[in-house]
Amino acid sequence: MVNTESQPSNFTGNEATPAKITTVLGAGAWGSTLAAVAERSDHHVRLWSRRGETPLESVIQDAEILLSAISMKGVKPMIDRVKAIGIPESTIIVTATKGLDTETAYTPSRLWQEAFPDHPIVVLSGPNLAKEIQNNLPAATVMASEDEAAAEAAQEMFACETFRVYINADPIGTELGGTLKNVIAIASGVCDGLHLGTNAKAALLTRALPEMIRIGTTLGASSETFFGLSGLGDLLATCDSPLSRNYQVGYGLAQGKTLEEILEHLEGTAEGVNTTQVLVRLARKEQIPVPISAQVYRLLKGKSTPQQAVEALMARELKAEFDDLFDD
Ligand SMILES: NC(=O)C1=CN([C@@H]2O[C@H](COP(=O)(O)OP(=O)(O)OC[C@H]3O[C@@H](n4cnc5c(N)ncnc54)[C@H](O)[C@@H]3O)[C@@H](O)[C@H]2O)C=CC1
Ligand SMILES: O=C(CO)COP(=O)(O)O
Repeated sequence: MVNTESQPSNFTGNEATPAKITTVLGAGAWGSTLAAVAERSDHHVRLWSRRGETPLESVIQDAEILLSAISMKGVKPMIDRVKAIGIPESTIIVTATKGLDTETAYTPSRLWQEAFPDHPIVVLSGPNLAKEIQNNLPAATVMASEDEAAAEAAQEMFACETFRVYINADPIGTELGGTLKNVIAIASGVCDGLHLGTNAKAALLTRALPEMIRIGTTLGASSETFFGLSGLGDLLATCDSPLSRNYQVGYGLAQGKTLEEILEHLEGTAEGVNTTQVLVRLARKEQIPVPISAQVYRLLKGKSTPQQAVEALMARELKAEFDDLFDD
């Protein structure tokens, strides 16, 4: 059973067998899918929507796991509301948002952690196109936390026959993999929209990975994490699927549509649009080379055409494939 924004009544699953209580905040595509996944594992699940009638305080105070699947723009307001109500220190907070805060460039997990310093925080991220999971197709994901017991509790809560959940101890790397690949998914949509071929796509995704790693490691992530499900895995899924909203943005731009036209007809949120602005600002400040993201930025700002962006990437100064190739 999947609740959607257009059917805002909050549902409660498995009333008769209250194992552990999970409350999912945000009944958009991802929140409603995750609530349905947790239900498959026979847990007691509540899906809360700001458009529903259930008061927030009635669903968060006794939840063992509080999962936020709110789009980035709503994360800070949501944190303020939860903080004002208060939750027990034992509540595990899981964040499934893939974005960066415009003002601070913080990831959602950092925002949650600063507001709830004594709570275990877990990041959920992986190659997880909601529509496929809704259709019961097999998928895998990662629950990452510095608190191993919390990651295991979240793993147990969401794992089922069709949803395989791994844990890891690098929440920031796990979160940034899922966030930064949205920018590359826009570039990938452009690549396919311009029919540049398989070689171009392979080159784009392969060169995108070190770009993501450069940003990630500057922010404290482990480079290894980017070769896992939440990095390379999500890059492959999102950059090769018309189901991805970020990919759709790039594809539309390649067809000559304006960003405004694309966003007007887009179903749901394309976080990559905002993430690109935040990422490029951060890269400039830290002097991190991000050639692909910089071209996506120019494209979104209307400063170059898709064709010009491709030409600019191909015309870059020739260099060694790996920065440290001729060191020593
Ligand atoms: N749809 C997908 O396949 C996946 C999405 N994600 C991530 O999950 C997040 C949500 O994505 P979707 O569900 O697809 O987006 P969506 O646009 O379908 O839903 C966003 C949800 O956030 C809620 N929201 C926004 N501002 C709010 C506020 N101030 N207070 C309370 N609720 C607020 C909306 O009401 C809605 O329920 C994004 O960061 C996205 O990158 C992650 C993995 C898969
Ligand atoms: O993060 C996702 C898949 O893992 C969803 O991608 P989009 O937000 O581009 O639809």
